[in-house]
Amino acid sequence: MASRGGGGVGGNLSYLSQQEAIRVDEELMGPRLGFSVDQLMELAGLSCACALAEVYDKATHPAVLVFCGPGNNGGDGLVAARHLTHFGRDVRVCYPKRTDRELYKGLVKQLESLGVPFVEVDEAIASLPACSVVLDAMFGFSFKGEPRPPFKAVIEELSGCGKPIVSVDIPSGWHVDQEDGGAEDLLRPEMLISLTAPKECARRFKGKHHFLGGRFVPPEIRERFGLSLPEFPGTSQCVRIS
Ligand SMILES: NC(=O)C1=CN([C@@H]2O[C@H](COP(=O)(O)OP(=O)(O)OC[C@H]3O[C@@H](n4cnc5c(N)ncnc54)[C@H](O)[C@@H]3O)[C@@H](O)[C@H]2O)[C@H](O)CC1
Ligand SMILES: [K+]
Repeated sequence: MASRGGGGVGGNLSYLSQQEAIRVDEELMGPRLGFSVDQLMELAGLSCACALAEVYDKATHPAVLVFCGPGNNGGDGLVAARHLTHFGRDVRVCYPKRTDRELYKGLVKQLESLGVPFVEVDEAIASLPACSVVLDAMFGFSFKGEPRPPFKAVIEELSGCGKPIVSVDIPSGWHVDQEDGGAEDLLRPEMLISLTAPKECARRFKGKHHFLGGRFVPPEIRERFGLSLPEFPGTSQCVRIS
């Protein structure tokens, strides 16, 4: 059962531990509910693109630099990069540890066909002054330990870059379950988009904008995990938590 307290929704917001987040994922893609990872990733990435676009408008924030990690958090970033391109943003992607799976190869191909540049880490870091907002899709709820290269250097560079950072699901490098952060909280995103439900570490998020995305959770999952979450308005893919 997810823990509650603090945050929005009358102070009764639910937070998932790392193990609970993994179980929710398994249930969604299990035989009872029948989702595929492609479907969930598409909706998760779309919700991130929508949330970013809602907070950072095109006129003031035209250029988006997306950092993608090796797992599904990185996949969400690739999907978000595609939707942001369709929303008219000037997108660049840094994806240094590519996943050798058809789903990911397809997502890369889709971006290449739209003319989205893929850049190496050094080039991405050098281009930070010219970008308006950074999308952090390096690590999500499966992150453990300390960030390994090349992501360690990326997180260090981003922590002092002065650009608004939008984190997908978890601020990369933060430990998912720790309520009280330590020295590992290098990244200080201005915006966090929690997917499905916030994770425990989101309790210590102090940025300006906390959104919920991933509008695919059926009532069965909400009930089983005791999730108290804000309702998505109308047809929106995201909702502000705080
Ligand atoms: N149900 C949902 O809400 C959905 C969320 N999605 C997104 O998926 C991620 C979780 O994805 P997963 O592949 O399980 O894990 P990560 O992306 O967090 O990364 C795993 C990846 O990273 C490597 N790794 C782990 N620790 C380290 C480290 N210290 N240094 C370097 N590399 C590390 C590990 O080896 C793996 O390769 C969730 O947060 C959402 O963003 C789905 O898209 C849809 C369903
Ligand atoms: K992230």
